Formats: sequence, structure tokens, C-alpha cells
Amino acid sequence: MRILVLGAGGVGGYFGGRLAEKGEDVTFLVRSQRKKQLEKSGLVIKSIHGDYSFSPKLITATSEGVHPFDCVLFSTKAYHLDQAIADVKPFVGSDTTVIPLLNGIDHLSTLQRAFGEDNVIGGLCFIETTLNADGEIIQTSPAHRVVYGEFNGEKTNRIERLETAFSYTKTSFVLSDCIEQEMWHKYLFITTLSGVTTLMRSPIGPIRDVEGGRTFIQSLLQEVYEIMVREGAPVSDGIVQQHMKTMESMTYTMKSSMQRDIEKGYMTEAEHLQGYLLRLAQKYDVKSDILHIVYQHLKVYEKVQKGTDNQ
Ligand SMILES: NC(=O)C1=CN([C@@H]2O[C@H](COP(=O)(O)OP(=O)(O)OC[C@H]3O[C@@H](n4cnc5c(N)ncnc54)[C@H](OP(=O)(O)O)[C@@H]3O)[C@@H](O)[C@H]2O)C=CC1
Ligand SMILES: CC(C)(CO)C(=O)C(=O)O
Repeated sequence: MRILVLGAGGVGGYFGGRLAEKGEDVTFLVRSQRKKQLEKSGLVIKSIHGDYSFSPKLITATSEGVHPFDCVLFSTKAYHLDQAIADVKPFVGSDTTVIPLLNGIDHLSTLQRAFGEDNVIGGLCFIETTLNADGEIIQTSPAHRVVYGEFNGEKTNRIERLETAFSYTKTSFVLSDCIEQEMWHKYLFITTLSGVTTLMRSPIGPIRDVEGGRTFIQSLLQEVYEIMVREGAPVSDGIVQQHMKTMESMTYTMKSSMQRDIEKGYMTEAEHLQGYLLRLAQKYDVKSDILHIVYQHLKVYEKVQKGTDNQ
């Protein structure tokens, strides 16, 4: 299977790298600066699951004579979505399967409009990776899981081919028959985790441990859950309690990728994650005071950064 990874950052670089390590035919679509860096130093993964570095196959938006790929792992930030869609279009054919690994939900309809509803399946990932100053992919906690599947839960021929390609890597690719629900559950989790860790400028441990911290986390989870219920999202009844348990079990030093981006002075996905939910809250008139504060804080951060944006 010919796999194209769109974006050789924390997520795409890691999972694409693990597939290449296994021997799959993986190509990365990159922009010019990243291309130079990868040509010079290779793609380097530093991980507790084993380091790996190699010279990746690279293309750019202007590469010619490249046939459409069988599968695209879409792993850019949401704020790069439109340009990334335009850049990858020449390499997507009628039989290409697009698997988005972004956090959130709003990108799904955009991708379906761009590539056709049937070409996009569901996807998400759990991992904590970031690029260091040398462009190396640094994994900072053990989780490394991609979840994917058809929206109707069927085990189609293309899913069987993907299963074969994704098996026996050092990371885990999990097939789901309820991917839409898993995506909303992850969305609930990340909106809350990124919200509290960016607002408090702290990893999860200290937030959890100060008086009122757990209540604050749970209140935000509850607010977001209620917005999702009003939207008719397929979220399960006990998901707030389940996510609280996960928040409890995470390592003390666990951060969100949005928080790491803020530490580097980068843009955030606030509009895509918290902003989208706030618009739903307004539409259905659902109480969303904490979400509002989280969002307002991120918008102020972005305004201050404007002009010094280094991405
Ligand atoms: N990192 C994490 O721990 C996790 C992140 N996620 C989610 O995954 C998604 C990706 O995050 P992450 O990997 O951290 O982000 P990164 O910023 O590390 O990587 C994104 C990559 O996309 C590249 N890119 C952007 N536009 C294009 C384009 N037009 N053509 C080619 N490459 C492009 C960027 O390249 P360039 O170098 O040129 O800017 C960058 O390398 C986000 O939605 C995030 O929320 C989900 C789970 C965990
Ligand atoms: C919570 C985590 C690390 C899980 O994958 C994540 O999705 C993020 O920080 O963006």
C-alpha cells in the first residue's frame, strides 16, 4: 500500500515513521523548510518505545509525476487545513482513502467536501509528541495509538487492506466500529485537557491537586458534554466520569499539544476546538461559562502573538 503522510510534525512524523520502520511504502508531503531539515538530518523519532531515524521519501505540493496514493494520513494543524487540502489534491485519486488524525470534528465536513464523502473515513490519535528545535520528534509519554474506521462501522475491503498495512508496527493502530463516537469522545477530552492546561499554564498534575482543581476539570467536561448532547452527538452517558478517571490516571507532568504550542509561541487550534463548541452552545443556548473563559483566554493569547507568529 502506498501511504502519503500529510505533515511530518509530531503526529504525522511519528506514526508515518513507525510505518516506514516496519517497511511500509511511506511518503511525506512537506513544505520547503521542513523538506530541507529532513533532507539534512533525516526524520528522527526519540521515544521510550525505541528511537528511530531514517531518510524519508519526500514530495512537495509542486512535485510532478507522482501518482495518487492509496491512503493519506492527514496530520496538519486545523488552521492549515485549507492550504493542505489544496496542496494534497493532486495526489488524491478516486480510490484514495483519507484518514484524518486531527483533534476536533469540524474538519470532517471540510475534508468530505474536498475529497468526497466516500473517500474520508474516521480517525484520531492518542500521543504526546512535539518537535524540538532540531525538528526531531520527541515523544513525552507512552501512549501512541491511532484509531480508525468506516463511519458505518463496516469492515470493508479498504479497511482490510489498511489493517494489513497497519499491523505489526511498534505503535498501535486500532480498528473501531464506532469511530464517530470515539472522535466525539476524544473531542470532549481534548477540549477540556487543552482548555485547563493552557488556562492554568500547568501540566495536569498540579491542576488536579490544588483545592477545587478536580471540580474545575469536571465542570468543564460537563459543560462540553451538554453542548455535544444538544448537538445530537453520539456521546455515551458515562463519558464524563470515564474521562475524569483518565484525567486522574495521567502522569503528573502530562501536557496537551496546545499547551506545548503556546510554550513555543505558536498559533493554537482554539477556533477549531473550543470556538466550534461555543458556537454550538450559543445556537442551543447551553450554559458555557467555563468554556467561554478558556476560549477568551486563547483568543487574547493569539492577539498578543499576532505579528510574532513563527509558523
Ligand atoms: N502532538 C500531539 O501530541 C497531538 C496532536 N494531535 C492533533 O494532531 C494534529 C497535528 O498536530 P501536530 O502533529 O502536533 O502538529 P505539528 O505542528 O507538529 O505538525 C503539523 C505539520 O503539518 C505540516 N503542514 C502544515 N501545512 C502543510 C502543508 N500544506 N503541506 C505539508 N505539510 C504541512 C507542518 O509543516 P511545517 O513544518 O511546514 O509547518 C507541520 O510539520 C492537530 O490537530 C493536533 O491537535 C492529536 C493528538 C496528539
Ligand atoms: C491529550 C493528547 C496528548 C492525547 O493524544 C492530545 O490529543 C493533545 O494534546 O493534543
